[in-house]
Formats: sequence, C-alpha cells, structure tokens
Amino acid sequence: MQDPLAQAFIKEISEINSFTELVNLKAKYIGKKGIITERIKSLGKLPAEERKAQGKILNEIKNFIEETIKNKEQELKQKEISEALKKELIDITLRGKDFYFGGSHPVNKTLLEIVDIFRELGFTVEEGPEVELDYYNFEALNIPKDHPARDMQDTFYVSDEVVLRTHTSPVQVRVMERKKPPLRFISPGKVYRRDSDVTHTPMFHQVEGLMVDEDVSFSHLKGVLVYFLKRLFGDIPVRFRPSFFPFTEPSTEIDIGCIICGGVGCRVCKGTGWLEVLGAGMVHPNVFKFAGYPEGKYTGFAFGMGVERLTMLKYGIDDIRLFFENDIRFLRQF
Ligand SMILES: Cc1ccc(OCc2nc(C(=O)N[C@H]3CCS(=O)(=O)C3)cs2)cc1
Repeated sequence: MQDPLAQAFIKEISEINSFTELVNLKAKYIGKKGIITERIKSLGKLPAEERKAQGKILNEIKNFIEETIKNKEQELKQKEISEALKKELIDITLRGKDFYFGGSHPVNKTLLEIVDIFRELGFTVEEGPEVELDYYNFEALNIPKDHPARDMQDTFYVSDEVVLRTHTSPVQVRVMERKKPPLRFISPGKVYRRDSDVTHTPMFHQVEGLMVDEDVSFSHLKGVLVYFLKRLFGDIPVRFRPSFFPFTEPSTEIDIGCIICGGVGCRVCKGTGWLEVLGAGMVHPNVFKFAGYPEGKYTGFAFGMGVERLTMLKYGIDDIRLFFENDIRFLRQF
C-alpha cells in the first residue's frame, strides 16, 4: 500500500498500544466521520472514470485498514492474555501452605495417657466437687484441725467450712461413703493451692488413685505403680523412699531415675540422679474409720501425682507457667 493515506495509517497503528487508541484510530479513518468514509462520500463529485478508479483504491484502503485493525485487536488481546498470565502465574511446584490442625494441650495429653494406663489395669474414673467441705478435704483424711496443711498460706478458704480442694483425695472419701469394697478407681482433676513460682501454680491437675479390698498389700502398691511409671516413662529405674502423709501408713515417695541426665546428676534432679514423681502409701486405718468401714476388715493403698510435674519431666519443660500462657508457639509443639 504505497498510497500516502495508507502509509499515514500504517505509521499511526504501529504506535497503538491499547484498545481505546485502536477504537479511536478506527473511528478516525473508517468511522462515520472518518477520513476514508468522507472520501468515499465525496466520490460523487468526481467524473465517472475517475470515480471508478478512486472508489477502487479507497475500498482497497478501507479493507486493508479493517484487516489491519482486526489483526491489531488480536495482537492486543494476546498481549493482554500473556500479561495476565505473567501476573497470575501459579507455580504449581510450590509447596502447599502450611495449615495447622488443632491439638491437645500437653497437660491434657499426659492426663489422658495416665487415665488410659490405669483403665487398662481395671481402675474406673471418679470425679467430685472442686469446691469442697473442709471435712472431706481434711478431717476425713486424718488431717486434724491444727495440721499445717490446713493453714491459710496453703489453702484457699471460701469460708470456715468450705475450701477449694487442695487434692482430689476428697473424691475418694466420697466414693467410700457410698460404695463398699472392692474398690479400684482413680480421681483426676483440678486442685488449688496458694503457691506460685516456676514449678507451682495456684491451680494444677492431679491424679490420685485408691485400691481397697480385703487383702491389698504394699506389694500390690509397688506392682501397680512400677508398671504405671514404666508405661509412662519407659524402662527407667524406680525407687521407693519412706515418707509421711497423715492419710497413709506406711507412706512412700517414689522416684524415677533422672530422664534428663540418666542418673549422673544434673540441675533438674539437683545432682541426685533421681526425680520424685509420686506419693503413695497404705490407707491409714483412721481413714477407713471415717468412711464407716468395719475395723480391720479392709486394707488398701492410695497414690497421688501432679500432672503438670510429670508433663514437665516428660517433655523437658522447666517453667510450669508456660502451660497457662496460651502462647501458640509453645502449644503448637505438642
Ligand atoms: C481416702 C484417701 C486415702 C489416701 C489418699 O492418698 C492420696 C495420696 N497422695 C499422695 C501424694 O503424695 N500426693 C501428692 C503427689 C504430688 S501432689 O500433686 O503434690 C500430691 C500420697 S497418698 C487419698 C485418698
């Protein structure tokens, strides 16, 4: 197309970069008031021969312009698509976004593990009130009125007769009031003590247990608790040390070989190589008397453990407050 009009169009369309510009260019040349349209309209003024020749040329230019504009539209559409593809490119080789499943709190995980082990041993689970009468929390457990455990610095008093339970032992007392032996149950739950530092919180979880029958002996106590500890911590050494609790006689504190240092001595086990994990003992006869059981007919053993402490040992956590701060970075690890 050597015609100067066509050359002018070719130059203009080469600088077009958008649909809007293209629409305007189309209107400029072949729209209602376009250059070509006007020329075609003014053909009537020309002599017949010239009109025929000019008309042929103008139509060729008009067809050329329409064709060129259509190609330019395709080009612009392709450019738009390839730009969009670049912007919206999805790299299917990227790894998926992490999403987190919910999980159980480490204390609950340990609590459930403890409960499951005792259920396997035929223990049922009993629960009771957290706001408890002084009678069930102390007196019926052979803890006399003047005993230091009753002091205000250890116990949350609601009134003279009502406390926040300091252990789950009152549950055992309540069960013994309404059930005759043989008994074999545990009582997990929240307990409250006026204490707060890196290893103590005012509320913590305990699991206590009680087995009562006509011929329960200390060797039953040892058998059950050694089995329990080896299930919870693996095949670690266990030792029994003499101790004292008002509600058991004889009483014992039970240690496991330090799972941090393997027994050579470290900060956690305070250089002893042993970690205290449980308290236990044969139920004191006075406790059976408070329960109304006939004297001398039954024997039994009881035990108690702090779940936060066992959880800290199991997972190597050295600050109990981490359990209650709800820091997702801590909780997500379990
Ligand atoms: C009727 C009844 C009779 C006896 C009972 O004895 C429960 C027992 N508890 C312990 C004991 O050492 N407990 C502590 C372990 C760590 S802790 O959480 O601070 C409490 C020993 S014997 C319970 C109920």
